[in-house]
Formats: sequence, structure tokens, C-alpha cells
Amino acid sequence: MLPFDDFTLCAATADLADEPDAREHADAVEFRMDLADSPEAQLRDYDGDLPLLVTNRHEGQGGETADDDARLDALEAAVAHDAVGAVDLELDTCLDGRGARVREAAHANDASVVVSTHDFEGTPLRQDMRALLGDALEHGDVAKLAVTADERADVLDLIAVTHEHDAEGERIATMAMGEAGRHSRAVLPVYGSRIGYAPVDPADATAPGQYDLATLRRLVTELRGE
Ligand SMILES: O=C1C[C@@](O)(C(=O)O)C[C@@H](O)[C@@H]1O
Repeated sequence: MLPFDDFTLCAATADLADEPDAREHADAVEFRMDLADSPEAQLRDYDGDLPLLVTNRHEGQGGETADDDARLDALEAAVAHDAVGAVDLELDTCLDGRGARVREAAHANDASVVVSTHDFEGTPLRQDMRALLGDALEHGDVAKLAVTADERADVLDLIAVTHEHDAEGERIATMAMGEAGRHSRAVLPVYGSRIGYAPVDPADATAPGQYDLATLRRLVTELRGE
């Protein structure tokens, strides 16, 4: 089980062979099944130390797999693996009811559920971000929101919303994608964001504006005064 009680740094990858290189800095591995070759075989053969957060992102949310039953079948099977400590489910998949079986399977296997929304167009108004996080908290253990920042004010809005939810004791994970949002990945954990994502190798970024793993670990550690 990945409880996300505190900041958890995930090495985002489509190749579980990256895990040994991630160990030094990461708390977990986000396995991007939608970007992976033979994801089922990789999961079956995985014998790394770090727990896995499994993601099978559909095309409408920035991933590469079709939003069909097979995508959810793969996630449902994935959570049965002992190494899997959490699963990512898109908020749209939860709102239309299709995600319920994956959530139930996750909880039955002692894995937590991260419910996520991605906005690749911009940063919604504060009230809309609050609504998205509130809806996600009704369906999962952690509510995640990744927006796209065009200017510093966008990051300011996301920091404010993150701080408010954290002050309520809610488990949330937030990040602003894009160049203007890069620093948010280091700063938001100071305001309560529970999950950070970074590639082991910067060439393998899974979202715009990510730092590499070692850099994000160093920045978060310094900013949080750890
Ligand atoms: O949802 C997220 C967050 C993310 O999009 C990011 O911006 O770091 C990276 C993805 O791999 C992950 O699934």
C-alpha cells in the first residue's frame, strides 16, 4: 500500500528496468502502462524494491491507450500484483462509473487509488480546480490535478488551492505542466502536494516541464528544509 501520508516521489517510466536507477532518489515507480511494451509481462517479471503506482492513461487525458474496457481490465489485473501499491484512475472514468471495479479491486488488494485530472489547455479558475479536487476525493484516496501554466499567476492559483485542501487535511497531489509551471513541481510539495513525478532520464519525460528525478528530490528536500 502506498499511503501518500507524506510527499512521495515517483519515478515515472514505461520501462520497469529503470527501477534500480530510480532507487537512490524515488519512493515509488509510476509505471506508465499505456506507454510500455508488454506491460503485463513487465509486471509479472518485476522484482524491484520500489512499490509501483500503475497508470494506464487514455488518449483524452494525455495518454496513449484507447479508453476502452481492455484498458480497465489491464489495471484491474495489475492491482493484484503484490508490488502494486496504488493505481491511478482518471476522474472521468470514475464519474461515469466505469472505474468502480478497478477501485474495488485496488482496495481488495490493499492498494490505494489516485483519482486524476489533466488540463493540457490551461489552468482552470480556482473554484473549478476546487471542484475537480473535491470530486476526485469522493472517488479515491488521493485527488490529483495537473494543469498547464502559461504564466506565474497560474501557479499562484494552484498553490492557493493546494494549500487550502492541505489545510483541511485532504490528500491531494498537484502540479503545473509546461515551462511556466516547472518550478511548481518543486514548490507545491511545500504546500501539501503529496506526489511528484519525474523521469530517471530527462529524455524520457512523461509530461511537459518535468525535472529529472535527482533534481526534483534535491529541490523538494531543500525547500521543505529536510
Ligand atoms: O498524472 C501524472 C502527472 C504527470 O502528468 C506530470 O505532469 O508530472 C506525469 C504523468 O506520468 C502522471 O501520470
